[in-house]
Amino acid sequence: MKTRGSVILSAPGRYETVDLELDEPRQGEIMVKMVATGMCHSDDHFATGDMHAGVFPWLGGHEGAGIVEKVGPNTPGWEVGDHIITSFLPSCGKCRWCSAGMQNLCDLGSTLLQGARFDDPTSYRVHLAEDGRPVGQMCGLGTFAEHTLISVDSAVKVDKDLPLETVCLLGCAVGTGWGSSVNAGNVRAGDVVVIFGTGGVGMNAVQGAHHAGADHVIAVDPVEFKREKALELGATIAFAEPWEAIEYARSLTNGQGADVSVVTVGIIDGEVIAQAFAAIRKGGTCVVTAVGDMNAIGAPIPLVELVTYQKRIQGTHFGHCSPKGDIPRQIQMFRNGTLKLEELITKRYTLDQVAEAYDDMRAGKIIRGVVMFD
Ligand SMILES: NC(=O)C1=CN([C@@H]2O[C@H](COP(=O)(O)OP(=O)(O)OC[C@H]3O[C@@H](n4cnc5c(N)ncnc54)[C@H](O)[C@@H]3O)[C@@H](O)[C@H]2O)C=CC1
Ligand SMILES: N[C@@H](CCC(=O)N[C@@H](CSC=O)C(=O)NCC(=O)O)C(=O)O
Repeated sequence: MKTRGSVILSAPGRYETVDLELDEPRQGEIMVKMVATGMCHSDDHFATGDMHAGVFPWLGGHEGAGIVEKVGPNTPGWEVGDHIITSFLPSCGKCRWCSAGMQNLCDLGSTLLQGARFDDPTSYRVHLAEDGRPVGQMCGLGTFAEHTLISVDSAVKVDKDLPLETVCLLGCAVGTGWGSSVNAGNVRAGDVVVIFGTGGVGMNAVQGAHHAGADHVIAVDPVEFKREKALELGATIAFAEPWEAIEYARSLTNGQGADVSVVTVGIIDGEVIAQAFAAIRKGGTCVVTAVGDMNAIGAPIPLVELVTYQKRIQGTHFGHCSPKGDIPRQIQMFRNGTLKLEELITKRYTLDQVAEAYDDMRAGKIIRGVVMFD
């Protein structure tokens, strides 16, 4: 079927709306009419070229919510009309990692940057209407489109009364940030925590640290309105400069440093990781969530602190969350009013405004932007 989506044709490049042709769903696939999709910095990394798409054109977007319009043959458990949230990491439910409760490490997630089917890296389900060229789908999803074709392993079914234009954020930003504090950082009651970067992901790291009972949640972001929002969502103090946060954490801990630091800045470099590592005490944990050019970033870490101080660096994908278990849990927290979602959305956009929305993100004007479909 024909649809429209926002793609990058080469990198560095800008998102633009084009006409697309979607295959019919096969076994284990659903066609989804998108209702809304959040705009994550990761999709911008593909446009700037920091992260490398396996194929161009590249259909962006992975933090979506929508309604199932078609179900592939022999695909039990799925019906037309089901409401879903897309998960940027699939979970097959069968591999070693899924079986051990670590769905974020599911083996299907190892080929997502190809933009093809998980089971066949040469098979594409989306094509350019103009000339039939294969189009890569970000994380096997491509939610910057009016319709997209995805695996059921990348979808989480949700209740029909939920506002899809808000809960779409559960597809990435929320679990990634919240889980960075709660799961990867193992924040505990009474802790001192420093969050570097309070954008869409970092704001959820603030919420997570607050929910876990940290006494001090120290937010760092150069943008003033984001610091103010962080204070509303659980931060106890906010600074523009990393060194101010580091000094403050030490002042609270007899010179030792924070228990946990979390790095969620949008444009990552080794210096930020080194600052976050310097911020923690002996035996503390520095969680690195931000991504970028994974081959280019090296962090100057003093070996003595790593070894003799037993300080840890912990990377995390989706905040160590298991999509099919943690998204329903986070929905419950949203319903209870514990987890704030609408408060994270600064502005809503149309499909044709994706590039403009990323200009706004880079200019520091938005915490999360959401694209709305008709
Ligand atoms: N590991 C994972 O599973 C995932 C990683 N990511 C990555 O996480 C990062 C953050 O994503 P978003 O929140 O969507 O981006 P964002 O652009 O909304 O937020 C980044 C924030 O960092 C702030 N910032 C920039 N430089 C800073 C500095 N030196 N110190 C403190 N703050 C600084 C910005 O003002 C902004 O508020 C991106 O690199 C993204 O690709 C996103 C989702 C999943
Ligand atoms: N590791 C997978 C790709 C999964 C992926 O695309 N993860 C992104 C963030 S997507 C959501 O924000 C990421 O961490 N990319 C860095 C990377 O180099 O993987 C794969 O290899 O296909």
